[in-house]
Amino acid sequence: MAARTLASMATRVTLEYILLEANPVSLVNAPKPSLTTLPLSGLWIEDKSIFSKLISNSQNDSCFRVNHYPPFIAPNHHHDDQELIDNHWDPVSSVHEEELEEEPLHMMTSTVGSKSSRVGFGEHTDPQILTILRSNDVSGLQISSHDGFWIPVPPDPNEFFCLVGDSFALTNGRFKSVRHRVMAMNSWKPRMSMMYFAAPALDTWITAPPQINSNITNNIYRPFKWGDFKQIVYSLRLADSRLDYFKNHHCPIMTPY
Ligand SMILES: O=C(O)CCC(=O)C(=O)O
Ligand SMILES: [Fe+2]
Repeated sequence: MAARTLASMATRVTLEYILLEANPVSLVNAPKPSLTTLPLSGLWIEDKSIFSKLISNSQNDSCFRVNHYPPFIAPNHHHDDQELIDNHWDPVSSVHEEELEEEPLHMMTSTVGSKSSRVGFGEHTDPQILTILRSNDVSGLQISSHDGFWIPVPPDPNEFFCLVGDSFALTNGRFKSVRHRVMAMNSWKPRMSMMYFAAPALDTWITAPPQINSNITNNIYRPFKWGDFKQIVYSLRLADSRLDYFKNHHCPIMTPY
């Protein structure tokens, strides 16, 4: 079984990067997501457990969610086509944003034939530090590349996907949260997904540790408390870039991993 990190450039990581410890995801017999095991070597931090400690804190604000997307059949789609879709999934094909009609974002009821029926979950970044996602074999998840393309993530019920969240900003922008969405693709089966959102305690300060950045003026973001950030997230639209509110404008943006 493998896990993938969907960072800004969809790096693939294997389970060697993920520690096997008990955690909420063990509900599905999954390994514990550990921030110590993501490719953090480039951060020049000796004690990489500083990240894991944030989410293993007993007051952590992590949560677990199950999503259900009803089956979606486009008009003019024939049953015979399904075999083609199931067996000829093209993981490298990508969709340019403009090719799809954008709709106000959020969960939408599937109404066959309407444009909005294609959006299962509107584009967004997850606000937490890290998301571990597992789905059934029904496609739909897409991640956004830097140049505005939507890259389909082939579904695989035997894999876990690790999505970098906004609060990984505590690496001073080295890990950048990934924009993603779920589109309803032709399928007679519902898509089911489950996510473990790893978040620290509400009063935890999200800021780059001195080991990453000895000079506080080089911080891309002003320090913020996770609880305050969460409130802002819920006051904005799903697709909004909340981290922009915390940017130190004088600071040059570093190249993310
Ligand atoms: O259902 C999925 O595959 C992804 C859902 C998602 O992005 C979320 O719940 O934040
Ligand atoms: Fe998400």
